[in-house]
Amino acid sequence: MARTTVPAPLTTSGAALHLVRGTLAHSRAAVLRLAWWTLVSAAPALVSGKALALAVDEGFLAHRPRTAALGLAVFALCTLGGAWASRQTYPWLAEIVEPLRDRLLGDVVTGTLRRAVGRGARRDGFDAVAVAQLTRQVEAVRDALAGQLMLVWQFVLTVGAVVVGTAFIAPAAVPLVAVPLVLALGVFAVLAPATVRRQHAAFQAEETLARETVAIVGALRDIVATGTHDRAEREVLDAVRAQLRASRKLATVAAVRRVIVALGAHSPLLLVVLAAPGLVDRGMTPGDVVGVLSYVLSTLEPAVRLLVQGVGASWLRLSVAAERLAGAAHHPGPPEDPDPALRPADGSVVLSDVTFAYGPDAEPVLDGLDLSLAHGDHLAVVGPSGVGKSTTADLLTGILPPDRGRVVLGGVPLDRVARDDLSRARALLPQNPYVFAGTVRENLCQLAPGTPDEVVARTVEELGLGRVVRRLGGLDGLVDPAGLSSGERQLVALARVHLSPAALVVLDEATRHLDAEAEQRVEEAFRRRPGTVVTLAHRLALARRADKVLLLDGRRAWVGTHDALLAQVPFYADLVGIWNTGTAGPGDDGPGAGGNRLSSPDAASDRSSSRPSADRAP
Ligand SMILES: Nc1ncnc2c1ncn2[C@@H]1O[C@H](COP(=O)(O)OP(=O)(O)OP(=O)(O)O)[C@@H](O)[C@H]1O
Repeated sequence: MARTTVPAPLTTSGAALHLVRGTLAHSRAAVLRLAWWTLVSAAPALVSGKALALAVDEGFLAHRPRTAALGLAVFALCTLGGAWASRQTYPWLAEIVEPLRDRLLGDVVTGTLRRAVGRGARRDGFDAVAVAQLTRQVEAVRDALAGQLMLVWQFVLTVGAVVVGTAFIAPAAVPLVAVPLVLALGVFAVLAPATVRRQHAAFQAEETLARETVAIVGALRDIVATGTHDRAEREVLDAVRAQLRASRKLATVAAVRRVIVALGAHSPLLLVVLAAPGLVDRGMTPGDVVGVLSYVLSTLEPAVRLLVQGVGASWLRLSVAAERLAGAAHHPGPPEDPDPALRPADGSVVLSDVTFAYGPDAEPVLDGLDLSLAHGDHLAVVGPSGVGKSTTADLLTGILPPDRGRVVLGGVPLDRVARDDLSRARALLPQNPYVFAGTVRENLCQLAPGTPDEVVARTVEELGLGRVVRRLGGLDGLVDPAGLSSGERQLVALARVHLSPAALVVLDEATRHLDAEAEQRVEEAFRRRPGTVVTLAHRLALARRADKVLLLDGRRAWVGTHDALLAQVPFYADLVGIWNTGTAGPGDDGPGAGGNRLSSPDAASDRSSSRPSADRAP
């Protein structure tokens, strides 16, 4: 059953700590400015309690409404001043987190590109979806980090302001505020690792459940077919129960948080109220009591609540996103390849047990094909139309990877040859080649730039292309692809491949539009050129002149010389009989029409029905 694997669990907040430390170290100046403006934003809180105390004592209780109004106005100004100073912190916060975001994005894209390259770009492309998801993680890191910085700084400074303010107006009340606060912070610190662990566990259980569900839905057909629904159901239910357990544990964390807020912020309020008569007896004014209560209510309580509830949640987001980014961004690139890419030594070819089908449920086009060609061999591939000749050409040149078996070129399996080396080592020329608008030289030397003109000229004459090149105005003449006949375009492409360094040349009916004489000239030119040539033959003459013939009938394959196949394989003899009587195959519209085409559909009726295999005729 096809199942996705569950990745390793998230275990630590190390990545987040590393990120926070690195970011602060990177932006020291901005961190100092942020600290300064946070301090300024906390300063009005320091004065606000005293202003309220004055408004009560010197204003309301002394029946002086103006003084009361003045005290209240100072209180309001303090609040406004605090808001303005808070506003000044944001640009510096951005100075810290925005460069971090840019850095992370750069790392993530580089890491993802490296991974794509590491997969050799053989089948998978650049993972754009992964980059989009990681980009969202980067945004999450930026937001969570900004939240953490603000929360922690503001907490430290506003709580500092509350303690100093209380000490300023009512020193006797300081222990009533500070002791429970310190206790609450102690409990918070002690429980923090367990809290973060439980949050991670709940998050992870949720992800596991989602992954299990997706995997089972994806494999539903398989599960029904194999009758394993009981097991699949058990797996999903286990994941549901695990998530339930994790959520319950997380709920206790939420309850503990409430207790910490009650201890750190609500108990000082209660203590001050209860101790108020005694404090007044010891010389504190009612205004001072109101001032201390205002510190606790309007400044301390929100700060403690935000710290205890906010830090936990945003630290979780930060640590999860940071861990994922650490994995993506610092991808070391392609793993050290134990068996690095190799260059084919020559044009020898070995196919071992090569099997290929166009899709998992399709009949294989080739099944267990074995073939061996020495460097310099000329092979003709023949068989009825649709039997798999072009597919063989694609497998030989590494355009298609085999489903089973392997193709070795010049001693190196094709999947071990680097893409650039492969383009140099082999050339596949199709029936309708690409000729582009450019000079004749550019067209001819496309696969071998810088080839000396005399070499080009020799090839041009050898292939019988001289007349065409002269008509176009020599090597510097311009090619208009539409102004060339199909045969002329084929000759240009054949000359291009002839000039290339490819040790293996595969011609997929690449001379179909040439007459028999021109075709023979081309063939002779390729015989003089060092290297292996595989021709998908459409004429009897091509098969007769080849060193070896690979005969495909859709079920079996035979390899041998033309004469040996003729003598020993009735199917080949039938095929040759059809050519000799001049029966033409489909698409037989070239200049050589009537020249004994090999791809006759009639021959298919003579297919052998024995098990697919590669038979060898002597
Ligand atoms: N891209 C493809 N997807 C699915 N099936 C394909 C694909 N290309 C080829 N086939 C099928 O694979 C089989 C072999 O095709 P292939 O082109 O290799 O035969 P061929 O012998 O070269 O034919 P022809 O002589 O007509 O060019 C045929 O049945 C064809 O329909």
